[in-house]
Amino acid sequence: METYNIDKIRADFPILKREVNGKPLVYLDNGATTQKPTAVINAIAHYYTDMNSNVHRGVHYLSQISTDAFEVTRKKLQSFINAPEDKQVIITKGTTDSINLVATCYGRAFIHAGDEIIISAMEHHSNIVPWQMLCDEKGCKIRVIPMNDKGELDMEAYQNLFNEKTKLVAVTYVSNALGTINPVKEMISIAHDKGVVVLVDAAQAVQHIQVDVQDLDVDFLAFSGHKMYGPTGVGVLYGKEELLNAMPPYQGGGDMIKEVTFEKTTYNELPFKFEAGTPNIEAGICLNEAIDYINSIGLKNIEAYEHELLDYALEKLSQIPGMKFIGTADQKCSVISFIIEGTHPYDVGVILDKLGIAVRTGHHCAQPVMDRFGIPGTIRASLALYNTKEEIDILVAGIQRAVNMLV
Ligand SMILES: Cc1ncc(COP(=O)(O)O)c(CN[C@@H](CS)C(=O)O)c1O
Repeated sequence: METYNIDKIRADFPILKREVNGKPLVYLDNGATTQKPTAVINAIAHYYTDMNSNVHRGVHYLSQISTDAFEVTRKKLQSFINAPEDKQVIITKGTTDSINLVATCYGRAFIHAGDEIIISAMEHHSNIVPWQMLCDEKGCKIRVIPMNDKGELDMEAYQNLFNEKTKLVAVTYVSNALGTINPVKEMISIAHDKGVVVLVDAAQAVQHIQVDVQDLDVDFLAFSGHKMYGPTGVGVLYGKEELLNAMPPYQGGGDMIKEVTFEKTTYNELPFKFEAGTPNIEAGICLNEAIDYINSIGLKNIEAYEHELLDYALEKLSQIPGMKFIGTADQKCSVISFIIEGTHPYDVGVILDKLGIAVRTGHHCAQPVMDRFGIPGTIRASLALYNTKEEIDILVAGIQRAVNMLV
């Protein structure tokens, strides 16, 4: 790993200087959203002070520079995930929006009564509920890939779930509740051998590991800008061109049309067919700065640094009496979920907050995961490129204080 200048990196994130409850902020809720570097913050101000205009429509200068900047992000996203063409990068509101787009547009057109959709036992609600809504509408059925006690998918069970009615697999790349990295490339290959398309939820992946959609040969891939150091309200749906072209849009309005008459409307080409109305322009433009920031450090360097930090955290946390990790997969990144015997996650989280330490407690929008492990929820610390071993030490000391107060 090239020299990882953590002090310079932390200086790039103004919020990390602040205090919470009179203590230095220790932000360990990056699975929920990441903090933003100065470059992203300044870009938002710059957009509104020097560029603001609507995109894809105006003939005037400001509209042109805003449109150009928005499309620069699309091209940057194309190379970030190694998509063949930028028209396969649909700009959405985020992962949830992207998955709902596929469930609605691909689902309505190509999944029918009696068909089956395979999802995994570790999915986020946004990769469960849209498929349930589709099945309620179309009479299709969801099959679930079980996982073992370590939080790893049962690949033999996965293979056995396929039958002639299977039409789609939807699986998370990295579990937001467990940190498990799933073997999605292998899962895609198995599905393709049976003629089944695959959507990968990459919300917890793109900021931690290199995601290459051509290497994966994935059919759809979804992620959010705010989890990769960019603004909220912007995300991506990547799709194979032939699939996106075959799917009808589900939102009608401006930009997604070629010609509108009261008799008939023809739709625009990709990507605009799926981008009705005014997008979150500033978020779309400023996501470019977030990608540049990640690339300036290098995903490989980020992956190596975060992995070293994760190993350090697991080793230190394991020394706390009563510690029980939830999610102990051999392949993990960023997320540490745990419970402490004799305490409730919420109580520990509240005490940590009083100490300036931000973690998440509860089911993390993954209630079936908690059911599978027979617990109401966990304490989740989720790491990012700016966290440090000193912060882990503060977390460990904070947990020990909480345990002394609660047990
Ligand atoms: C795996 C996974 N898939 C989809 C989503 C939804 O992302 P949106 O940007 O909200 O659309 C998330 C967001 N998980 C946050 C909020 S619940 C967490 O604290 O874990 C996710 O982790």
